Amino acid sequence: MISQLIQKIQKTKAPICVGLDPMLGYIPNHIVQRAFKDFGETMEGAAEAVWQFNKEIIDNTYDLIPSVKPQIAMYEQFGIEGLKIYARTIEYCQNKGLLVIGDVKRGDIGSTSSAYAVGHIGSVKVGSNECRGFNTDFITVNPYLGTDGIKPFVNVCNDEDRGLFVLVKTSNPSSGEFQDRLVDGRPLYELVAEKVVEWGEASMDGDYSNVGAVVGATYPEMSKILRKLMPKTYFLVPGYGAQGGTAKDLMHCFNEDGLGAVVNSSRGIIAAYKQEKYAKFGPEHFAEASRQAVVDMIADINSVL
Ligand SMILES: O=c1ccn([C@@H]2O[C@H](COP(=O)(O)O)[C@@H](O)[C@H]2O)c(=O)[nH]1
Repeated sequence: MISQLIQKIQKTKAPICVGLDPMLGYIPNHIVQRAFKDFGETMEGAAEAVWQFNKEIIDNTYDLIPSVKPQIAMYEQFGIEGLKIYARTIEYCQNKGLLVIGDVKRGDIGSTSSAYAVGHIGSVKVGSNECRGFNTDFITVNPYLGTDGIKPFVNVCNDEDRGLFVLVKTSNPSSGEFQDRLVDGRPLYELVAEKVVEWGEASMDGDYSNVGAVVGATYPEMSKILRKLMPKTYFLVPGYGAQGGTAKDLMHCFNEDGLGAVVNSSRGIIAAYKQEKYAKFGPEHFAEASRQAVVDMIADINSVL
């Protein structure tokens, strides 16, 4: 699966994913009002607004990008109706030729991780049928429970040719509270990185492993160390844009071949029309503002590669 992502990155010259994190507050009023008129001020109404918003953004950006990253929390807040739109968004993106990284951050004891794995990247047996739940190409996973919590995901990846991104050094301000703690004289994120390499050894797909790592753009010095520790691990890099990460901060996430990382921006793209820089588009043309923000992001990142 990682080789497919690399091919799409090479074709588009865009090592990015668009984060589909649709909070209602980012959705222009004309879309929300139309959805409320049709479905009322209900979970269905909210979910319809999310769908219309996503669809317009995807339609206006899919030809420029290799991948998207829907954040499941933004859909879960609208209950079952939101999850239906999460599934519909995944299918729609894949039909447009995009790879989909489900940002679900799952991980539990082994038996429960197995169920999460089949639900998101595998298939579940229902009588004589093999049924797919969310059918994402990659998902994010949380390594806090250790090897038995991660192995079920790796096994499904290997069986189904899917991919993972394991949280190693996250982009948020408090990420150091646990992740930077010294264990036997070394920060915990380094030990997790070594485990990610080990977990991914039997999942090579070309030059890189299907078991990748989440490494925040907001900690460039750490990404430099992590790049060296994990030369064959693809990085999913959140934190660019709205969280303050810049192109310069991303340099160390990439290998010398210009590969090795896919950079996410969510609010910076989907809510671009709210930024002064893109205000001329206005809420009616929000998706064109997103397209311009994608063009600018690609140029910005390529300027440091
Ligand atoms: O370390 C992490 C891991 C995941 N995320 C997720 O990425 C996006 C970032 O959104 P922006 O609007 O571009 O800030 C969001 O879905 C986070 O949950 C992260 O930010 N950091």
